[in-house]
Amino acid sequence: MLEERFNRIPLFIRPQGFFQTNPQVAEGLYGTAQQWVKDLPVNKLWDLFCGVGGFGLHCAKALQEKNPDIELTGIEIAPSAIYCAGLSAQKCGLKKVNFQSLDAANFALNQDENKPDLVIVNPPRRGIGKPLAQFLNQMQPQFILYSSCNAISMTKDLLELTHYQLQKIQLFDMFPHTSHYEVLTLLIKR
Ligand SMILES: C[S@@+](CC[C@H](N)C(=O)[O-])C[C@H]1O[C@@H](n2cnc3c(N)ncnc32)[C@H](O)[C@@H]1O
Repeated sequence: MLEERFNRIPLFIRPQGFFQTNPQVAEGLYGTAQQWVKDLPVNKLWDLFCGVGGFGLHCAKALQEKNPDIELTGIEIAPSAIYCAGLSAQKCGLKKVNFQSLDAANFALNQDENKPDLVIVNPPRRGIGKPLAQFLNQMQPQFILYSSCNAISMTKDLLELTHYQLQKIQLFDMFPHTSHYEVLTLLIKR
């Protein structure tokens, strides 16, 4: 297992776990997400498609400064990545953390209590898909942080999120010398 630090947060690489390909740009991406959410009124957050936990850990760590009881739930299909995320959470001193290896849509659609204030989604290229987008639109967390490497599937998902308005957007040149890029957006409930 390899350790790599992003903004002083240790993340772990194991076989079969997704890991951001460009550490320098990924550090900027996670750091920007952290800056965007750190002053928001958030007690509970979900990180869906969390991989080894980069987004959720960065955001929970920043929110913890104002709220020591911050609760983070991270959901990811690959058990190997979830193992790494749990290890990072321990090293970060985050206590109310629950990382689980599950299908993100199945997890979300089966929750009816404990609504989060912030939902982070960083899905594979296919996007989050209609059932999850419609569920989030109905559940209405106050904030959604959506990061994507495919602007086409992201646009389809955003069109389903009719109860949200785009507050911030930033492009990251995650895949230099290719036509691909990462986009980070912050959505706020209307
Ligand atoms: C673009 S990666 C994002 C990973 C993480 N957010 C990060 O910053 O490293 C998408 C992740 O979604 C996971 N994934 C794919 N299908 C999934 C599903 N149905 N439910 C939950 N996670 C899934 C992949 O294993 C991968 O780790």
